Amino acid sequence: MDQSIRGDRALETPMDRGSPTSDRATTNSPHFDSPVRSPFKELQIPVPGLGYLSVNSNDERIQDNDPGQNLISPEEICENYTLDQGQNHISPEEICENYTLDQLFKDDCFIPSPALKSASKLSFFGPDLASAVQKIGIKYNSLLEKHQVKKSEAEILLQKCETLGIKCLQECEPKYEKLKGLLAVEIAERKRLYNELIELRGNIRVFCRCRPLSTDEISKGSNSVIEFDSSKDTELQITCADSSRKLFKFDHIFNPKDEQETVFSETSPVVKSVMDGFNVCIFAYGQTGTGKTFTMEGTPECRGVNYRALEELFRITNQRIAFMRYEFSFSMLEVYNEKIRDLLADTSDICGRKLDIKQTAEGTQEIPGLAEVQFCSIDEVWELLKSGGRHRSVGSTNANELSSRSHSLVRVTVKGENLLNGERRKSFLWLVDLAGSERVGKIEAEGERLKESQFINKSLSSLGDVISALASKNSHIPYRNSKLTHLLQSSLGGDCKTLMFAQISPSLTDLGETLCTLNFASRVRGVEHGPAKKQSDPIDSFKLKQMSEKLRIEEKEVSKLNQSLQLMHMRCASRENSYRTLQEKIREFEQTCKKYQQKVKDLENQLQLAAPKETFRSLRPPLAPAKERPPLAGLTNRLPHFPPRHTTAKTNHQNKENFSHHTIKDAPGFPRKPLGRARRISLSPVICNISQTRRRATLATEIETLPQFQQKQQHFSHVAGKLSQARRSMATAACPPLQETPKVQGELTNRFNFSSPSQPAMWRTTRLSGLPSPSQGSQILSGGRRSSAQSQNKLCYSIQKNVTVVGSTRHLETRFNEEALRAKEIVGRYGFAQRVLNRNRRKTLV
Ligand SMILES: Nc1ncnc2c1ncn2[C@@H]1O[C@H](COP(=O)(O)OP(=O)(O)OP(=O)(O)O)[C@@H](O)[C@H]1O
Repeated sequence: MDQSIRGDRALETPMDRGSPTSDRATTNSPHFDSPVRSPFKELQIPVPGLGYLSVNSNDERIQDNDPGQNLISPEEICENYTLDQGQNHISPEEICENYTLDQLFKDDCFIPSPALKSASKLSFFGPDLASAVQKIGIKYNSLLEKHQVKKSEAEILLQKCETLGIKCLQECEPKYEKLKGLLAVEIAERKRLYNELIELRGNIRVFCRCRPLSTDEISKGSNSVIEFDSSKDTELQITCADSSRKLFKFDHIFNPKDEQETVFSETSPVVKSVMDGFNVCIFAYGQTGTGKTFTMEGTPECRGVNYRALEELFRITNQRIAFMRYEFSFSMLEVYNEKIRDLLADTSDICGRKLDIKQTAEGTQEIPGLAEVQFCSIDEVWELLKSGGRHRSVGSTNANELSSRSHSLVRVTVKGENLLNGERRKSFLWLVDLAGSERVGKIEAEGERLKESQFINKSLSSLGDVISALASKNSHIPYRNSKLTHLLQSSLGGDCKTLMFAQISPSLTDLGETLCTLNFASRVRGVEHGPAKKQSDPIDSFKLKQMSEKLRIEEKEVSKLNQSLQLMHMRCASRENSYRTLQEKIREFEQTCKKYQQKVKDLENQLQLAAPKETFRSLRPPLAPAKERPPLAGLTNRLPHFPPRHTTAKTNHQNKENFSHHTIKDAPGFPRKPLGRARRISLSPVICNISQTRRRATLATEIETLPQFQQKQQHFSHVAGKLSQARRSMATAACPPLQETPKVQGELTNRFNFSSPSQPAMWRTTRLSGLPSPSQGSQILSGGRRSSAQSQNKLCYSIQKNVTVVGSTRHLETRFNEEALRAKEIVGRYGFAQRVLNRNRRKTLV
């Protein structure tokens, strides 16, 4: 569009004017102060290639200001214009609805609508278009005003936000700083604890992995000499040639079925340490063809420790992204015939360039000239691993077709920066696939292979020496005896973490090598380093010895205490058990007693009903006048007392505590006032009647005829028999045989502490001997001997006691509650003692 022919601001491009929200839009955009006149004077509608539409302010009609040039092309107006086809005029309403001024001023806004296209010969000089443009102006003005209002509102809001933001920042900054500090402390603490955990597990960990029998071995009928116990993943047994068995223990044992993933899940905690700033070395050791390369490198389908470890580094990086920044670099080298080769160098350089180990100022080992590649993703590193692996020296032996003839070492340098406190760390992760230990004779090596084997064995033997020296805490560790140990110097001692995979073959033919590997691995497992290094000072070691002695003694004590505690627990449990059983029994016993009480009552009632009242009444002597009789205060809770033979009926009644009001009210001359309920289960009427009968026996023979008497006698014998039977059952129920614990039984028996007779044995005898047999009953009725009276007395007494027993179960419960509490208290005391001992021990250790 030709800008030069635009006469005023209405014709500026949107770029010139800016968007309606910009400042320029406010100043340069046409602003219609009056929606009718002034703006339209100046308004010109650009029609590219044709000219302009201008608005005449007087007649408000759109005119062709240059009709000779055919300025107007309806196609250029707007896509949204519609035309009143009948009059060939644009409807102003349509313009207002669909057309914005913004569109109007856009260069590319005049997209011809089909309607406009078809109306190419239209005249636009009608009043409709003028009013349409006018309305657009109005709409624009209102929009502009709204925009300005909104803009000023937005500005106010922005200001508010700014002030709020500043306020927030001021308020939150100290909090943020504080939280940052706390987080840093937490991170340090986590790191310390994690390291402690690794150290507790051992800074050198040894895993053993057994490969499956190869197809070749299976076809030769070879059997596995290694036994794995699925319940114990730290032990394996080997059946030797002489059928003897050897047991080996390691930190973890992987059987042939274990997958790469399982192997790495045990390895990952050690890998994690490198992210905390510790040097880590993971190496695979073992006979040729036992799966060292398989474990470390793996295959594309079953990736090994190398790939997974690097993946883990990225995983941890993402986890700690908020407060840590990590950088990784990767180097890959091999030690071949005691020469260091850079596996990432160009093929021509690999053999030609001589690399050597230099010690840095910080005491670490460096290899000047070794390629170090930075990587940011796992894919990059996988490519590096593959390319390095391709350059590795492999050769065919009769033990392994693709035997590694060198020690391959991957070094990952981890540089970490703590974003919270700016702390920086640098640590190394070494992933080492050692060449196979082998018997030169066995693999029938010769020439180059023999030379390789000799170098391999020499460096492996140096590794063994270093480990032995570390194990025996020698002051001198022969790291420099081989390139391998020299390179790994900073990762085979100090506070670094070392993980060894002892790779073994299950085949009988490899038994000798397997035993060698396992013995070597056991030696490595015995190495203590890390915190133990500090203890090399003789004074310290003396102190340590003393402490360990103390610890040993305390441990013994603790184990003793533990034992007694366990014993106490057991006792407590058994007591609680017996207590529960006894409670059960007491409950049962209570119920049975209630039942028998009821029965006794029933029997008493029966006895009363069946008693020959008439006879008794007639035989009973008349009562003395009321004044002469003693007051009823004589009623007590005491056991019934039988008067001597010469006592009169009057005094006899006075002394009875449980006599029935039946008897009294029936007695002639006795006041007919009821005496209230007896306070114990009343057998006294029975006793009273029986004793009276006994005392009046001689009279009875005089008054009654013999057949009548015999009939009554039989009836009484029957009732007395029932009573005695009830008593016996009650006695059995009341005192069931307590066989659970003899002690408890004794205690229980002793608890039945009655006023008389005091001894349980005596009481028991009394109960048994006191049972009136039917014959005794007849004796009683026939006014027999004195012993019969005593028996009745005992009978009454015994029932009362049994009834009293029911009331005394509370004592039993309380007693057992006390016992249980006492047992618990003792257990508590032992626990406390143990805690104190443990605390003292910890203090001593500190
Ligand atoms: N756990 C395993 N599961 C399946 N196959 C295994 C396992 N371990 C080893 N193998 C197989 O055994 C063969 C020898 O393994 P590898 O080459 O890893 O042994 P190596 O110890 O590295 O031998 P060298 O010391 O000669 O390099 C390979 O074919 C490998 O796939």
